Amino acid sequence: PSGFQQGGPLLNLTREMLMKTPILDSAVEETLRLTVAPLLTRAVLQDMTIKMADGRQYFIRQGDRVAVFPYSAVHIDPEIHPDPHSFKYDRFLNPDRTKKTDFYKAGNKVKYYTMPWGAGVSMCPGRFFATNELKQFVFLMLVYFEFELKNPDENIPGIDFRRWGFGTMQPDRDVQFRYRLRH
Ligand code: HEM
Repeated sequence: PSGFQQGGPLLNLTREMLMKTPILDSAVEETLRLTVAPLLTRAVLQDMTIKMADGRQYFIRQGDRVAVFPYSAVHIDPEIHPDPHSFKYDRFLNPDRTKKTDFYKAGNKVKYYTMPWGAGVSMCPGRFFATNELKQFVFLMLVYFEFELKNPDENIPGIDFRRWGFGTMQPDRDVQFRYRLRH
């Protein structure tokens, strides 16, 4: 760490700065949309009927286990997120740079248009910490280093589907790049 500062700027990256990054926020949300695929499991505590948005109903019994997989149900639904397998850094950005929260399916506004943190009472309590860590990492890497792809025509790697259900997924191959300190 002290080596990073020799001859370079001593960065004081504050929470206030991290709160004013609408483009990076959209890029982070898009990254989570494409790479986070947890399986959310719930124990059914009493008999009940679940009503789906399309009108279907499911009777679930006490003692059943229910698992929801938002990745296929929401994240890569082409109706909610057109061209769902492309990374679009501004997918969650309005033209005026505010956060985009309007997503539709069959004409209805979708409340949970991504669910990388799960939902309900057990929604990830580490999400603010994790998001800040992600943003700090990107910010500091870009400020301190210059990057260059070894292969300029490199494509974004696919994801390793064997990790579906576990949370964040890993790329299915490495991407080689060069980097050096800017200062
Ligand atoms: C990108 C990083 C992360 C992702 C994608 C993620 C995702 C999730 C998901 C999907 C759940 C389950 C939610 C549910 O069942 O409804 C969860 C639960 C949880 N996460 Fe995270 N998480 C991340 C980072 C973290 C970090 C950094 C911490 C702690 C500092 C953390 C602590 C927890 C805890 C304690 C729970 C259990 C909550 C409960 O059952 O009440 N997570 N997380």
